[in-house]
Amino acid sequence: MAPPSFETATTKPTLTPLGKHMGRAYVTFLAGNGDYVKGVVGLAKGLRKAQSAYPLVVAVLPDVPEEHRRILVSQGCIVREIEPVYPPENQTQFAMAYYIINYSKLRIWEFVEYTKMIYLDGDIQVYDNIDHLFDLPNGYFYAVMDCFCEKTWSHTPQYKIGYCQQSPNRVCWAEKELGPKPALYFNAGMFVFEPSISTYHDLLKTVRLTSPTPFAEQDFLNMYFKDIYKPIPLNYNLVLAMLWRHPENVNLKEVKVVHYCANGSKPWRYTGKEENMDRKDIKMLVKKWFDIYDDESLDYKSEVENREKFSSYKAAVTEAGVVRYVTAPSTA
Ligand SMILES: O=c1ccn([C@@H]2O[C@H](COP(=O)(O)OP(=O)(O)O)[C@@H](O)[C@H]2O)c(=O)[nH]1
Ligand SMILES: OC[C@H]1O[C@H](O[C@@H]2[C@@H](O)[C@H](O)[C@@H](O)[C@H](O)[C@@H]2O)[C@H](O)[C@@H](O)[C@H]1O
Ligand SMILES: [Mn+2]
Repeated sequence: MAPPSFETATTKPTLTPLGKHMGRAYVTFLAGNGDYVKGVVGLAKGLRKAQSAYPLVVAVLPDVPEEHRRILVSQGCIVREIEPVYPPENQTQFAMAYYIINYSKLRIWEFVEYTKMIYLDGDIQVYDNIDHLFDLPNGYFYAVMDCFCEKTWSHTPQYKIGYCQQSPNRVCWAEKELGPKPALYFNAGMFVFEPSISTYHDLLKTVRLTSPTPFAEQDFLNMYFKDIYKPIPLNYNLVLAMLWRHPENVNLKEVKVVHYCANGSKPWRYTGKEENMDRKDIKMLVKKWFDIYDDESLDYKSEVENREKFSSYKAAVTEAGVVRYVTAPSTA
């Protein structure tokens, strides 16, 4: 009998054996009763379209309403309530006033039923499978380098002289006048990490002793993990400003993950009015986001529903140990 043809079906979920997460999961963070829940639904559907083998955990603050939690569960998400984390009292002017809630992201280090997690902001979309990042060597903190050129960075010396780590030779860092070059700095909208109770307690202890700074928990995480931080290619977290700040570093055809963090770029709020939002590539990326968000075939179907629907498919375990549905060869 001819071997089964491994035509993986387009919208069928890939199941890890027995549906277990094998200690791995994606995790995002949701706060408030506003429209970021749309971002998380889009992310859940995007991961499904990319045929990720691992679940999406959503760490929700207590102020996320029951209706939003129900929507997330209906999209196959694992919803986990977390308590807020607040930085010490301070006079700091955050780059965005709401950044104060982002310290609560630190609770995800407590999710030790998982050995490895990939954190993704709710305003991120995954367009290609990135499950291979879970196989990166343990003991490091992996994330994509940020860009210092947006005015959200106007408080920093690098912005003032026009220095950016993304193009370090465009304007050089004058060590003599300015002291040592800033350490490589990552965008905290996406990172690969290992939950750990000891790290979790040390993070919370350290945050209580650290004066807040404009980029809130992103600055804090950069300081805390600076000795084990390993940059990964920008294709894993395209900060949109890179399109107009460092176009020479971007090849959209190779970008796997898009981070809609530029002002005015959140797809579910997009008006096209803010600076750079009328660009062709931005309009294409917003449409790309909606193509997934609006695609009902990507809605979560319970495993029972799927098995019934695809009962004609033989399930086969690939060498990677991931179950894929295959079309049974015709017996004719
Ligand atoms: O009202 C809010 C604001 C932020 N977030 C979460 O916090 C993350 C970080 O905020 P944001 O992405 O807006 O920051 P940016 O990357 O745009 O600077 C978001 O992606 C969401 O996951 C949320 O759930 N509700
Ligand atoms: O709370 C601090 C935030 O910091 C980061 O925001 C971005 C955003 O502010 C852009 O507008 C900047 O240009 C970019 O550099 C900056 O990193 C993370 O994406 C977000 O998840 C969160 O951690
Ligand atoms: Mn973001």
